[in-house]
Amino acid sequence: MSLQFEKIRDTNLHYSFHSETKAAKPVVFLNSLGTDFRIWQGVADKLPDVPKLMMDKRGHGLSDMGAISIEGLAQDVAGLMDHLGLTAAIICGVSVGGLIAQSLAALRPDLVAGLVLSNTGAKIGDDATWNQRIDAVEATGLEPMADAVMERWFSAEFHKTKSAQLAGYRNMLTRTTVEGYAQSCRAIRDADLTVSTRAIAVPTICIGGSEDKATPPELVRALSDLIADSKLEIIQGVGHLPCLEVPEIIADHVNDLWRTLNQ
Ligand SMILES: O=C(O)CC1=CCC(=O)O1
Repeated sequence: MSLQFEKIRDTNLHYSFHSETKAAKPVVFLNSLGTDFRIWQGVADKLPDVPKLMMDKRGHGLSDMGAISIEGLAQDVAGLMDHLGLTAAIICGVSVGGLIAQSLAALRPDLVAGLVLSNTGAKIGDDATWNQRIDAVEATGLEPMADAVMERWFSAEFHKTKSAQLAGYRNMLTRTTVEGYAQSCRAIRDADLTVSTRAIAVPTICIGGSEDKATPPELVRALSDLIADSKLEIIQGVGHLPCLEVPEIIADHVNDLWRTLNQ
């Protein structure tokens, strides 16, 4: 994996693009709140033939900070895809990454051939909960809330059996900057994509986790109900980040859609 950087919309973005061929449609991976694009590595490793773009959204990973809104984050994706000459991709986003994917589909339909919407909704959470989280992170940082976040991210089984991984992903969360995290929470709080998402007409799969306490299965089902002909899969025994708990299942779904759209 090579580290690549590009200034898009006045903000330096960290990304990785790898492609053996110009002929196939690429897959673009968009990460969640408090994570960077390494959360997709286990999925990407299982897709050797697929051209893959992974990127740290602004305020996360090695990307710069800058004003954050869901539409702005979608414009960043569009800017980077334009820079790389990519069109008609499969956009695979988890959680806020799924909101960005839906926003990109509305903003630049030419860039979106299909969607994998993992553990997300057309609207995530409510104002009161996000305001509480923003106040808490700005007052005392991420460390005091990290264990509660891990409860939402991972299943009971993962907590019981994967203590080293749990500690590593906890580090990923707590090393996120307070500004990047808080601004992203504001962007999620302020986004309601219900109207534009109802118009999505590309092949879409919505994926949830039976133990996801951040975007529970009912929210993912409601998202799937909004999108005509979308598929729904609720994976049993996983939490909010199936790309980390069961990367092989996510890779299979991405691969199925990729093969269908490359026929
Ligand atoms: O931290 C959480 O609650 C999980 C989450 C919500 C939106 C997102 O991207 O991650």
